[in-house]
Amino acid sequence: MKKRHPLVEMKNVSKSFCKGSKQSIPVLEHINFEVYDNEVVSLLGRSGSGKSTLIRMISGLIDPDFGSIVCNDLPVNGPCRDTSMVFQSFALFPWLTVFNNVAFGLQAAGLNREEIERRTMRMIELIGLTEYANAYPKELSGGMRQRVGFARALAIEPKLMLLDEPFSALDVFTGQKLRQDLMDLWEQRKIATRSMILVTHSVEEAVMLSDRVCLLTSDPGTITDIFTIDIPRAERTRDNTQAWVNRIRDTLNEKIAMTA
Ligand SMILES: Nc1ncnc2c1ncn2[C@@H]1O[C@H](COP(=O)(O)OP(=O)(O)OP(=O)(O)O)[C@@H](O)[C@H]1O
Repeated sequence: MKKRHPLVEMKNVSKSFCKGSKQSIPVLEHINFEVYDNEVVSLLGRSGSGKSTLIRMISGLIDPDFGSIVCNDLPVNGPCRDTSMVFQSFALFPWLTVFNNVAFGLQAAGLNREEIERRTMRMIELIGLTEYANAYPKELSGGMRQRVGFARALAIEPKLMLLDEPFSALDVFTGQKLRQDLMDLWEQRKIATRSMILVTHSVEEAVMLSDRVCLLTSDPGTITDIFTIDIPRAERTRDNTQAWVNRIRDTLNEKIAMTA
């Protein structure tokens, strides 16, 4: 069988941070991790296990101390044009309208005005915000603000989306609707994104959305377990995924107890 080619590949990546004084604390150690085309991979682990650090390194926002990261066949050495990130806190520019928030990355990329307008309006429409294009973030609900966060990230047509707990600040129903809308856009190929990495604390969310779920343990963070969810995404229900949720939760609890 032909070996699959990864969209992202981390090889032997380690990262430490200086805490308080000058002491350097290892946060991630010996991370070997691949994400392939057309897959959603979730990262689960207790607070502080290094999940956000791991995806920030893939985005090029921070550098690893050791090891290599390749994205879409290019080494990641600084902000990577093939990736886009969505944050839990939305991270919108409050002084810009929805249109200008979504257009931001396209303007930074130096596209011409017509192209910026066309791509921005298409994305605003896809994400369901056409009526709010001229509104400011403070005029929007949390769910709508996060839609702007997604539209801004998607507008630059990233091959890989890095999602840092994007639904956790939303109420259950709003989060569910946004998750479903995102997965519909992705599965119907209405967006250019090929793969996604999702950081989450919700085992249920990870199991419902992902092809693979990776567990990270802490101090320092390493990937200890990878679960391949073998139920087709469209057929997943609360009932038929419960066994996976229980298995992953039990493993996570075991690992946390071992390192506590
Ligand atoms: N820029 C930084 N400087 C110093 N320490 C940092 C920095 N960024 C992260 N850390 C530390 O690295 C560790 C891992 O942080 P990270 O945010 O990656 O964990 P996480 O698993 O995403 O946590 P959470 O689930 O709470 O978001 C934490 O101890 C954090 O304090």
